[in-house]
Amino acid sequence: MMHPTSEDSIQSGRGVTAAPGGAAVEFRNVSYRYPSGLQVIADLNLSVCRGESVGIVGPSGCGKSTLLSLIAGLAEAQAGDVEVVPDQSGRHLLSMMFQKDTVLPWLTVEQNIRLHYSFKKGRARGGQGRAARRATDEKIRELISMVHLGGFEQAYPYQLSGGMRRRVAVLASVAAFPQVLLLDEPFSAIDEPTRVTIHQDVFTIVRELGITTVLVTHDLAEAASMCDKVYILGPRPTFVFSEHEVPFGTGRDMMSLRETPAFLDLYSRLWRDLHLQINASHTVEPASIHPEGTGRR
Ligand SMILES: Nc1ncnc2c1ncn2[C@@H]1O[C@H](COP(=O)(O)OP(=O)(O)OP(=O)(O)O)[C@@H](O)[C@H]1O
Repeated sequence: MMHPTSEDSIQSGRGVTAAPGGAAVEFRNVSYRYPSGLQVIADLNLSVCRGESVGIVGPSGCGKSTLLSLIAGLAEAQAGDVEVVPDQSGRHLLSMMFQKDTVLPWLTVEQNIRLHYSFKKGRARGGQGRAARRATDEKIRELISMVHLGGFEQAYPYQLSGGMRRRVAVLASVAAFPQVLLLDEPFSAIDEPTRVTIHQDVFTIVRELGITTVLVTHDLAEAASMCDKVYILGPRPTFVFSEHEVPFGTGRDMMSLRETPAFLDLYSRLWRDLHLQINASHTVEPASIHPEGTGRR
């Protein structure tokens, strides 16, 4: 089934409801061991519905980034299947945003976005007619205004605050209109008030563009506010310990959400499970004790 959204939704302003059906990412009984022998993932099952935003939380070193590498195809599971299921839109399949600054310092805000916009699959490159170029310019302007960077199009990254640079990095990762966006602790270096405003912008953008999102984070409030579902992982070799539905819908306001009893209740349930898994991780022997890397408990 064709996903009901596309880049055109930027112009129409049409919102998108989460999870219109079908898995976009699926882990089936996945186990992964690094070449060093360290077993990081054991028999993990996890599914991300199309259009859904899913948070992945777990003790430090349990294998969250490894899980993203498996989705991105940067690593291959020794057992089980990791599947990224393309939709029929022909859109760019995957994009990834890391904690580190990935904005190119020698390009302006507008040029950074234009560069990634040009990666869009199936688009004519170069030799655009005037009308097509105008349409591209308009799309880029719209993207920039969606993260409240209007007026900074010609600024270079060094002229922006940390929060503004993160906004440019967000745009760079969505400008190719990927079907799936992987976020690896993307906002951890940002102060909390700025972080919450960026959460709002990212949430709006991924909904508008119909992007399935997998967010790895240590910030439970971030997971609870930005996601539709949160998975708590256990210590290495990691597995899904618990799964939490996030009941806040698509019109959520990140700033006021945090004051609500429902949010505080979800936060404390997430914390309880994470706390349990952090305690469990302390009983697992550190990897360094296993130079041959069995990593088994
Ligand atoms: N290329 C590699 N070779 C061998 N071991 C690795 C490699 N990359 C990561 N590891 C180990 O695999 C384990 C999981 O790493 P990963 O980065 O996936 O965990 P994480 O949950 O994302 O950690 P954190 O929360 O601290 O960012 C860690 O013990 C790490 O040291």
